[in-house]
Amino acid sequence: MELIREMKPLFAYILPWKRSYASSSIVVSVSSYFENLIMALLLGKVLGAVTNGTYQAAITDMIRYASMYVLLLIIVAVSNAVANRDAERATKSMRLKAFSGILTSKLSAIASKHAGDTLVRLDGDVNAASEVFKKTIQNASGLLFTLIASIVTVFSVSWLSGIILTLLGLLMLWINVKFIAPARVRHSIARAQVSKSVMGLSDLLTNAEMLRFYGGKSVMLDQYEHVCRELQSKKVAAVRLTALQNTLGQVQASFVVCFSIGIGFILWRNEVITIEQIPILMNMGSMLVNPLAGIGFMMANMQSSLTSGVRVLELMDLQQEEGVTTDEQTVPLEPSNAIVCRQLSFGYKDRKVLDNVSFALPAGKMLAIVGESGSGKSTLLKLLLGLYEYEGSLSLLGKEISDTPLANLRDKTAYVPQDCPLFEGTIFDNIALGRQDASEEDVYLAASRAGVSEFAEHFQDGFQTWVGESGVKLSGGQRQKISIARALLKEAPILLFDEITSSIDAISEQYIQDTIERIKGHQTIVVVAHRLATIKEADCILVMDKGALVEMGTHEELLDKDGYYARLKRLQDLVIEGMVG
Ligand SMILES: Nc1ncnc2c1ncn2[C@@H]1O[C@H](COP(=O)(O)OP(=O)(O)OP(=O)(O)O)[C@@H](O)[C@H]1O
Repeated sequence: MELIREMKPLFAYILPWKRSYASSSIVVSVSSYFENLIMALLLGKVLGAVTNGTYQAAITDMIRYASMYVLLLIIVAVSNAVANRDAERATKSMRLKAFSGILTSKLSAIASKHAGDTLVRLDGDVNAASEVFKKTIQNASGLLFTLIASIVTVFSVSWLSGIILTLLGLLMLWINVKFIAPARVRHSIARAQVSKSVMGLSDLLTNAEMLRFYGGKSVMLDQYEHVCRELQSKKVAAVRLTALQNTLGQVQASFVVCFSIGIGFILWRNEVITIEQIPILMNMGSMLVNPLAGIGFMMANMQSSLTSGVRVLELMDLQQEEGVTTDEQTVPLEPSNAIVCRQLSFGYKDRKVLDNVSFALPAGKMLAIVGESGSGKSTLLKLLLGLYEYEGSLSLLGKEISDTPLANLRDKTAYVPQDCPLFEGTIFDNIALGRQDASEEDVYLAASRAGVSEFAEHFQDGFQTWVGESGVKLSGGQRQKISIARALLKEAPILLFDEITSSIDAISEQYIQDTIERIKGHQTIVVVAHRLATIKEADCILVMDKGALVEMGTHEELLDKDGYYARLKRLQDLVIEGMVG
């Protein structure tokens, strides 16, 4: 019962093709009964012919049975193809559901998962779980049919042999059921260890360059070796149990054949059955005992699929973002007040990162946020993007962010994060991602405004240059410019830039400053910056320190104040002078 309850969510994926899948699965599963029956009848005819000397009749029967057997094989082959096609369709739906679950999950939920573990669940676990459609359901329906048909056949031959063989089957079922719980535990441990090994591998690949540089190769190798050793031992433990069970299954099957022949022989000697019925008793005896034994065997084998199924379902159950679907009621956003923040506080788990921050920014103005590392600048941008829940009030274009559907918020904002993520594809594709309905001209214009054209045009393939995985084939500054172009292309009323010029040379930086200057007045801009020289023209500068807003004003006002900002500015000037000097 527990097993059926656990499998229920997985069954949902085969439901759209239930008719063709169920009918073809039943044909496949019952075929083994008929294959055995035809063989048993054939053998019985041969034995009868040998005993009675009726060779001519036996040959005719053999041809008839052989033809039936070939026809059965063709039907099974076609049904198998249909059942497997439906099983693959269900697997694809399951994979897509898990993938879209990740895409729409809360970022905090996905951030708590390691990419390696997610990959294993999406690939290996989906494949292992799909065995439920490929084998388990067919096996289960086959076992049930074979069991009923065999009971009827064996009892019709001799009720005494029926009772003996049924009792033997029940004994074997009891033995095989013992394997279920340990199989579950071992498969679950082994799958978790597979995740750990891929997590190690993904860390190794992501940090390959840095590890070589710092000589951390051997440390990582040791760690990875340890993970692989653990994986090996956990897998061996799971496989050892399966091997033991398989061997036991083979011994049981052979024993049942010998046992049935023995009973058949005794019954024939006592003239309870004819000699032609001995093969029927032998084959059908196996078909009666083995399904009973096989129920326990199948349930133990299913544990691997179920363990993976649970891991896939966990992925699908990640906490989802709300308000991201287009059919949700959208809240009209007013462009009058771009951002208003009142007594805003926020913390990741228990650690407070923003404390009682208040400010307001009219539409079309530029706001800069400065402060030491870890003072909460990027976090403030993330709250403006609706990524986390907060205390106090934070409104964007006149609407409280926590009450605004995410789809609406995302429509109105363009964001360039610090790490400027790019996707495997061309430079053009990476910019075009900013707006689905953008024309080629729009893309080239955004590229030119962000300074992408100046380097892309020097590449052999121009804008069709492949950027590599995460943009590895580009410099940090080039990646930043492409990310800026993508944000500009979106033409959102509010632009959120997090340290967008940190890797850009002075000339390009000035170029982007000029672009921002031109945008000002049309779009509201929020920039997080470390280099104060880049934000002199901001309409308002927020100075953050340990999550608190310590100063606010224009560049000149803050210098006149001679406080935190002015000290920061003098310090930066000294550093620059020192470098120049
Ligand atoms: N996802 C997260 N989970 C937990 N803590 C976080 C998370 N992101 C940031 N923090 C913590 O919140 C604090 C503020 O981080 P934030 O990234 O906002 O700082 P910042 O001012 O932008 O720093 P920097 O200038 O270095 O980018 C830091 O102490 C950081 O460790």
